[in-house]
Parts: sequence; C-alpha cells; structure tokens
Amino acid sequence: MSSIAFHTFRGSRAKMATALLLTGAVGAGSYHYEKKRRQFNNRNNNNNNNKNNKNFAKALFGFSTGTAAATLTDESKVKVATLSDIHSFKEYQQVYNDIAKKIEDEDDFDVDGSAGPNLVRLAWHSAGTYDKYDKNPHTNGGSYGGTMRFSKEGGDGANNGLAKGREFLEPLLKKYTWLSHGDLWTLAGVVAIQEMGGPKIKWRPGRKDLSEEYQAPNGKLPDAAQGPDYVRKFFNRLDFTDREMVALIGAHTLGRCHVTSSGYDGPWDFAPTMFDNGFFTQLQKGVGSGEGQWHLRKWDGPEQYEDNNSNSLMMLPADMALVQDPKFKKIVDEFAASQEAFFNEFAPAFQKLLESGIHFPKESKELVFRTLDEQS
Ligand code: HEM
Repeated sequence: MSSIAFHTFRGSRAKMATALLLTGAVGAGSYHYEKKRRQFNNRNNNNNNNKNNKNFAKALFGFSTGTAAATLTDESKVKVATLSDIHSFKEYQQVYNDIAKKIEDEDDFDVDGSAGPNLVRLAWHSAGTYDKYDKNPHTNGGSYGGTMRFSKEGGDGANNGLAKGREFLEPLLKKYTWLSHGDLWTLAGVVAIQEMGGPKIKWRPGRKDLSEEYQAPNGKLPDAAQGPDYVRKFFNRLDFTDREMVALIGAHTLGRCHVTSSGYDGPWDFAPTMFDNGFFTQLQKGVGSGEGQWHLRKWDGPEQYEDNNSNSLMMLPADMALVQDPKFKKIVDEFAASQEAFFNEFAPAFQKLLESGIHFPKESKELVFRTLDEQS
C-alpha cells in the first residue's frame, strides 16, 4: 500500500485496530494464547520467535500483532470473536436461565404476554444488518458490536419497538458486567426460541461492544412490502440459500405486527408464543377465495393479507412472496408437512444469522443450553 493510501486510511484503520485490540482478540500473554503459540512455533520448527508470534496471530485472528495501525493486513477487516476473555459454559447457562425466568415472570410484556417474540426479532435485527459485499468493518453490520444501542441504528424505522426488548434485557448487563450487548441480544434470541418450544440453537460467545462509528447504516433491514426477487436478493446479501431464507422467515410463527411499530397489524398464526411450523401451514394455501386461503385486507393501513377463515391472521407481502415463487413454495410445502424438517434447517440457519460477519476462531466452542424444563 502506498504511503498516501496508508495516510488516507490511517484514521479508520487505527480505530479498527484499537477496537480489535481492546476486544482482547489478540489476547497475547493469556494462558490460552501462550499454549497455542508454543504449539504453533513447535509445529513450524523455527527459532525466529518474533516472526512466528506474528504469523501465529495472523493465522488465528486474521491480523498481526505489533504496532497495530502499521501491521494490519487486509484480512483484518473482519470482526474477530474473542477467545481470551470468554466465560465458562456454566456462567452462560446462568445468564440463559436468568433471561428465561424473566420472560416467564414478566408475562404482560405484550398483547400475547411473552417478551420472547420481541427478543427473537431483536437478535435478528442486531445481526441482519450484515452486508457481505461491504468489506469495511465500520459499515458492514452484524451482531458483533451491539451497535443498535446507539441512536442512529436504534432509530432506524425497521427497529421500532425493539427498545422495549433492549430495556427488558438491561438488568442482565448490570448483573453480568462482563457480557457484551451483542452476546446478550443474540443469546436472548436463542433463549426465547428454545423456551417457546423451538429447536436447540448452537451459540458462541465472544462479541464485543464497538463504538458508535460501527453502527450499520439505516436501510439494511428488509422491506416487508416487497416480493420474491427482493427477498432472495436481500438474503443473498447475508449469504443465505433459498432453503435457509425460507426457514428463517418461519420465525414469523412467533409474535405479531404492531401498528405502532411497523404499521402492519396482527399475528401470523393462532399460537404466537409457541415456536412451531404454524407459519407454513397457514401460508401454504396462498391467495384465493377458498377455505384456509388469503385475501387482501381492506383497511387504511399498508397492504397486507388476511385469512378467509377468521379474518384475524395476517401475512406480509414479503411472506406471501414465499408461495408466489415456485422454488420457495416447494420449501414452504416441505416445512408445512414436517415440523422436524423445519426445525432441522431453522437451527443452523439461525446460528449462521447470529454469526454473520464475525470470524469465530476454530477453537471457539459451540454451546448448547438446557431449557428450564430440562433442568427441573
Ligand atoms: C423478508 C424478511 C422479513 C421481513 C420483511 C420481516 C418483517 C417483519 C415485520 C414488519 C414485523 C412486525 C414488527 C412490528 O410491527 O412489531 C416483524 C415481526 C417479527 N419478525 Fe420479521 N421479517 C422478516 C424476517 C424475519 C426473520 C428472518 C426473523 C427471525 C429469524 C423474524 C422474526 C420476527 C419476529 C419474531 C417478529 C415478531 C416480533 C414481535 O412480536 O414483537 N423476521 N417482521
């Protein structure tokens, strides 16, 4: 890189370096780091320790240690999950339990009671800003930095209603002062899904709070008024396949739309606090005048669908997109026919969503939590 280019980018690179170094991503000096470094050096059978230290850090974390601003490489433009200061499985299970109990205790959070659906949406919106085409860690989003706590990202219209979920979780940050916003919000999504009867979701810690400059630009979350091409393109930006995107939108089995948040109104199925394949069984029949089908709701609000049977359920245009596109429709039919198939594909897709844009070193363990029921 020429010195001019270097100076041009020096400010943001220095900030990036500081952020990553502060995260403890490098963790030089820790027991874990030292052990791995020695193994690496032995394997490479080379006495040049200083050079080897740098190569090791690069292999593990994607960038070299040393004078940070000067030695950052292009690979460093990723957000690296920390290994050095994460906590034990037992402690994360404790956080899990506290969130689960709080959901259970505060059962007047929303129209349907539970805070669970809001927390799932919080986890997804914290991660769903990721843009794989944007290589600048300041703007490419994802759940790492917990940046929805700042006013620009938090104030994006798509995030209306989520301040309530963030406030609900605030006491946990006071109790577990070592927990980052990103870890808390993503973990809360996992808790909510599992406690509402959904599949086990593997989860990994290591996100760190980043500063305001890392807020994702507004407009990175999906527009519900759009059709199949938009939905496919949107989720391709997050690196998802057709099957993964259909599975993920199946989370609309939970919760409801609120006129005060999005302008849309109503729940997708009759059990909005139960994680099942109800979204697909409702959606499957598509638009028409027959039994179990859908028609456009006549009202003053934005275009949305209403079910013929009860006139009380809703579908967004972006939901209906999944039965308008033949490739999506085939997958909807599969998930409507088998809840097991849905769960099997939802769980890894949701884990992938929560890890979008984050590099988890090979050594980082996937944690699988026990539900409150399983522990009693
Ligand atoms: C094309 C993609 C998507 C669009 C356009 C979309 C749109 C919306 C809208 C408009 C709402 C209503 C918000 C409100 O008024 O409170 C909503 C709620 C919700 N969304 Fe999505 N969504 C999408 C994908 C997803 C995904 C991938 C997930 C999770 C994996 C998800 C989980 C939820 C949940 C749980 C709620 C209910 C929240 C509550 O009850 O407070 N959505 N979504």
